[in-house]
Amino acid sequence: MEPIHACESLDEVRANIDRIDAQLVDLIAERGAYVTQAAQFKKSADGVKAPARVNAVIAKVRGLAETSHADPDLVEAVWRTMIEHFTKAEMKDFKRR
Ligand SMILES: O=C(O)C(=O)C[C@]1(C(=O)O)C=C[C@@H](O)C=C1
Repeated sequence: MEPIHACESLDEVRANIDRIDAQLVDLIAERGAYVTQAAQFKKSADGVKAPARVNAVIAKVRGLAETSHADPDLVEAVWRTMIEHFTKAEMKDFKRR
């Protein structure tokens, strides 16, 4: 994590929030592009859902959140939303094959 800069105005706070939001959106797009590739290697609907992998990812990001002093419950909720969305997209691709 970047060192947190003490801002001198609300505009400066919001400029930092906007910068971070842009990075997050970019990273979500990058993650999504790799998830799209994952679908190509899967051979069944159960493989697409990969519940053991989902549990492992959630455990991993909760641990990362604790290390970074982020709220693990918030991080888990964000990842579950993201993974649910990506799983649905993968399933659509899988069924089209
Ligand atoms: O790791 C995989 O197998 C993926 O397809 C990626 C991913 C994820 O977004 O992390 C997406 C769908 C699966 O439910 C499990 C995990």
